[in-house]
Amino acid sequence: MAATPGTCSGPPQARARRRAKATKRKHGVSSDAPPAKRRNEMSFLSAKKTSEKETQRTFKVKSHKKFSPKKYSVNAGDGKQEEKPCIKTSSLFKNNPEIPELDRPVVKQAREQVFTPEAFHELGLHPHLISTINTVLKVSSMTSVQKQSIPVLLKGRDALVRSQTGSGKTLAYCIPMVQSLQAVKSKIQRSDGPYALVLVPTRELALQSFDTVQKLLKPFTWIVPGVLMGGEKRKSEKARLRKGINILISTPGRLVDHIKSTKNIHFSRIQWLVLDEADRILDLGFEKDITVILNAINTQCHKRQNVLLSATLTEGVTRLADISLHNPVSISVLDKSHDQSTPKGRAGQGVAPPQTSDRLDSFAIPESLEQHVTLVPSKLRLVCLAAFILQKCKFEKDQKMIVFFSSCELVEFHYNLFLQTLSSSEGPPTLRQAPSASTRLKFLRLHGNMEQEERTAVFQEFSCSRAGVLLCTDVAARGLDLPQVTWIVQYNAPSSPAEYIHRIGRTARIGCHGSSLLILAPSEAEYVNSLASHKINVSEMKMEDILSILTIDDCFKVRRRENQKSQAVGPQEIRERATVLQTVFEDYVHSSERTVSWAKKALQSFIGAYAAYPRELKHIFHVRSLHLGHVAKSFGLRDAPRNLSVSAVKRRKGKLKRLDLRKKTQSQQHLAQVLRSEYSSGLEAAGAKVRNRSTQEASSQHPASRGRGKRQVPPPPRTIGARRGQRKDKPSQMVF
Ligand SMILES: Nc1ncnc2c1ncn2[C@@H]1O[C@H](COP(=O)(O)OP(=O)(O)OP(=O)(O)O)[C@@H](O)[C@H]1O
Repeated sequence: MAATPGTCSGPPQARARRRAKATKRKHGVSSDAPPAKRRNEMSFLSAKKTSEKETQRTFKVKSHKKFSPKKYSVNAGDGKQEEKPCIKTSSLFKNNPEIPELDRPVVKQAREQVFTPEAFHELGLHPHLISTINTVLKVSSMTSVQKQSIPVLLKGRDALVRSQTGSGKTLAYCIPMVQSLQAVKSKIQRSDGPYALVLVPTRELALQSFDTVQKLLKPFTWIVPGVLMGGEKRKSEKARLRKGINILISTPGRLVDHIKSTKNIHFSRIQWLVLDEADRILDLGFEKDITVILNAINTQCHKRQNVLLSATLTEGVTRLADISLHNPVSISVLDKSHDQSTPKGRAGQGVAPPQTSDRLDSFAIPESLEQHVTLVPSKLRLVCLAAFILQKCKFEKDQKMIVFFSSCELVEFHYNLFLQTLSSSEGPPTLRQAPSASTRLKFLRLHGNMEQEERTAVFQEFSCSRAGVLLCTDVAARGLDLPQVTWIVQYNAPSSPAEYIHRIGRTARIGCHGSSLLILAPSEAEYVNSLASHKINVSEMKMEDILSILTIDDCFKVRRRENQKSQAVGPQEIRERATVLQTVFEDYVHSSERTVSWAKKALQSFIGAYAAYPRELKHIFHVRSLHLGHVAKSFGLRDAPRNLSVSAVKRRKGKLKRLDLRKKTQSQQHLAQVLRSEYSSGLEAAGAKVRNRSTQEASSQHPASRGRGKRQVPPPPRTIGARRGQRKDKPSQMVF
């Protein structure tokens, strides 16, 4: 057992210290020292030194008793159990970088009016279509984008449509499409094949669009909709194509696959081509697939209507518009009176944000969406996220939250961790006995390496739930209409402002209220300016306010000896309770070699994703600014993994030099390739997919070994510096 300060004296104390040191060496516990410039304590928590020591001492003793078993039983690999001494949680609140004053420029966000007073029956639609819109979809008045788009499309024009997330773009193209197809003179036959083709970037979106089309077609039973999206057996899709699909909804990859391999697919009657979430289609590197599809359609049919829709209008979208639209009408709902990029005032000091020179790059955000940002040192990220989830989804009623991560591995790791520790009936004893345990936290996860069946089930379950937390990658960022989502949390910052807009756009849809929280490290504070330059306004939420929720629930209270009174109040109490929560996470992660390995893989995936931020954001998100020891804590690891060491760097050095030469040209392609793994046609490497497992199984399998995720790249080309032997005052950082 490690020496406990204050309980030993004289030679026994020295012996205990030596033993503690030896244990530290044995388990590779390294210095917790930060870079010299980061040594300041966080200001809000700077309690008096003496009382701090006192509490740490007491806490160590008690926490050891209550939360940290003396020995862990660890699977030694050959089936035998081996007992290993526990290493206690090191201080979460020491040596953190100072949290900077957020220099937050106040910008005037672009606004759009969601609803109009106009009703659908004013459009001259088929009466059955109007009654379906009113009774089945239960909508009566048009949104702004619908009011502007439907008449244009009914006239047969091509259109480039841009309006904010959750403003009803799907109906904006589906209604005129159904209106025109039901009116086709010689009634459409199923065997005619496709009259309309709708391309969407993800499978969930394909299902969602299919659902809307299917509802609108209720009175027009002779028109058959169908969806191709991968994840299903190619054979059964071929059979459905052979029978005939008149409105075909597909992901690009899957459609290209059928164009190449299915004889029964033809486009001679195509009258509509819709590219929904066009910018995402491009981001994912589907441009080549779109070209293949356009070529296939162009050779068989010459006159058709083309529609391109997106919530964000990027250069890529206009490029795609150039190749796919013919003399289009450009529809943008942006409220002109709000479209001014001049910053009005500033909440902090500092330089003015760069002006938006390109209107393509500014985005409209729903007025009912409140955006927040919080600056959290790496060590505290995990407890901060957990505290926020508890605050919103456990202590408040009917809250539905989506948490975005940058890779599949990160989603799997956090999903399993939270399921085992925060979900009350399965959590460790400390949390299981929580007085508030009656409110059970429901966790779900969604990412591109899950089997399609499970993805669909999760999507539907979360759609129908009144409350719960969905942990996901950007596979859920675009287009998904998940009702009543109240909070969006971005645990890993998105790689572009467009991505930011789409992620937060999963809440505050169609006039509803919603909020978002972006979690940044202190070194990433400048990202707020980057958002401001795109007219995105975020207000700060203080980390201590998030952590203070832990004082509500006594399951996080430090148990003391009966004769010891609790001195902790205010910030000190928050520190203690946050440490209790961190200890719960660390205990779980260190409870077996397998869980340690999960955490390490997740950490590696995080570093890989961090290294893959685009060049224009590298000055904010650079692997060099990561303190590995601190980041490791946010994965419940008590120490930076040793296998990410100097020797590994040396081994890779030769390889790296060669890679460096090709890196520039390949990096974009590689990123697109990696991103596409989330959105693949579903035909490749089925073996790499996550099996549909029960919760119990899920927690006992390796989450990180199941393929790749968004922005997750293979072990980072640059790796981590050796921790051992480093001087205490030297930062443990990336070595290049
Ligand atoms: N006129 C309307 N009145 C009320 N609700 C509507 C109306 N039109 C659409 N909706 C609903 O609004 C929600 C959002 O619509 P939709 O998914 O089409 O938005 P979107 O603009 O495509 O969003 P994103 O850009 O995120 O894909 C859906 O649940 C839809 O049923």
